[in-house]
Amino acid sequence: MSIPYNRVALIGLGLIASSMFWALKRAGFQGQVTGYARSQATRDTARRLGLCDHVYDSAIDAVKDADLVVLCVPVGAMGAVATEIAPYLKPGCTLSDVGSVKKSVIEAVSPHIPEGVHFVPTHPMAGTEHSGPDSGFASLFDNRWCLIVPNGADEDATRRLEDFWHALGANCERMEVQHHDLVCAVVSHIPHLIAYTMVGVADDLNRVTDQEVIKFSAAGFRDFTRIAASDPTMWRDVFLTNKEATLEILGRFTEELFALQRAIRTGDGDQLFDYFTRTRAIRRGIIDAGQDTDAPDFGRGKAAK
Ligand SMILES: NC(=O)c1ccc[n+]([C@@H]2O[C@H](COP(=O)([O-])OP(=O)(O)OC[C@H]3O[C@@H](n4cnc5c(N)ncnc54)[C@H](O)[C@@H]3O)[C@@H](O)[C@H]2O)c1
Ligand SMILES: O=C(O)C(=O)C[C@]1(C(=O)O)C=C[C@@H](O)C=C1
Repeated sequence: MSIPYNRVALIGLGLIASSMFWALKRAGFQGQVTGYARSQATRDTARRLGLCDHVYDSAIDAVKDADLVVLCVPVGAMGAVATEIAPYLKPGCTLSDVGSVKKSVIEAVSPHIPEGVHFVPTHPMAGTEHSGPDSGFASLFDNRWCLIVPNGADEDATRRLEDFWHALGANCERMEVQHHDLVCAVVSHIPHLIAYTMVGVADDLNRVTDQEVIKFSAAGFRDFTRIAASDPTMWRDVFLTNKEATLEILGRFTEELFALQRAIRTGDGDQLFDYFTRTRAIRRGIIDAGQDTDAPDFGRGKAAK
């Protein structure tokens, strides 16, 4: 699969950018990858790891002459970074982002895009609870969806970006902005909020804290703790910027929760059984579709570098 760019700039060198870099290397990318991260410590780590062909001390230097610039910073930082680099983007280049929320990123970034630069937002539906430049691995995007939200962008630029993501191992699906934010509230944002809450509740209960959480937790609670270990900055920004959709889904979630609470109180076993049967079928459907992510080294798989 050929990659339709000569020079790719990654801004924000964390899990997603470092995985993109290793996936580009694995795909045999012959062009240049430049990078920038805000903190000196991250830039030093990136250089030590050999992340990017050149790590710059300024975002402006990193994006000059790039054919594709990908913003890989927390959602709340996208607007400020776009403002800074916009005047230095090469005419005709593609600017993209990997943010977990799309409406707020588009609103924050679009006003700064110069004429002739194609802004094509994306969102790879792949990640782990780890963050930072040393957390990435080449196979992160394999067989995962990358949602493309063209929002009226140029068709050729959009197709080139889809080819790029295919080369990184992902499957692409186009989506409308509001729909994206609602779908992600359901499949990603609220599940994270529930995991954060469940771990917080366990921590509040003295009886199950400390050794007991570790000693007696089997797979179920451990899965919650894995998710609840995700980056606080990233997830704070997700909830602050996807307010409408997350509140909508949270409302529906609490309604269902109250219905189940009532079934437990009234001893309505049929309702509980039917509900759990329905949800089990959903899990089995995911596995049958080949989208189970429980690979043995998921989240730790550096071997693929
Ligand atoms: N982690 C996931 O599971 C996942 C999955 C898909 C998309 N995303 C999205 O990808 C983006 C990056 O996430 P990540 O998991 O790679 O995060 P990360 O924390 O691993 O990396 C983020 C990087 O951005 C840098 N940064 C933060 N603020 C900055 C600023 N103002 N200017 C420049 N650099 C800045 C950080 O120093 C860090 O290097 C986020 O928008 C997130 O919503 C994350
Ligand atoms: O697998 C995980 O650990 C993730 O949290 C990845 C995950 C998700 O919720 O599926 C998290 C945020 C993203 O924007 C996309 C993917």
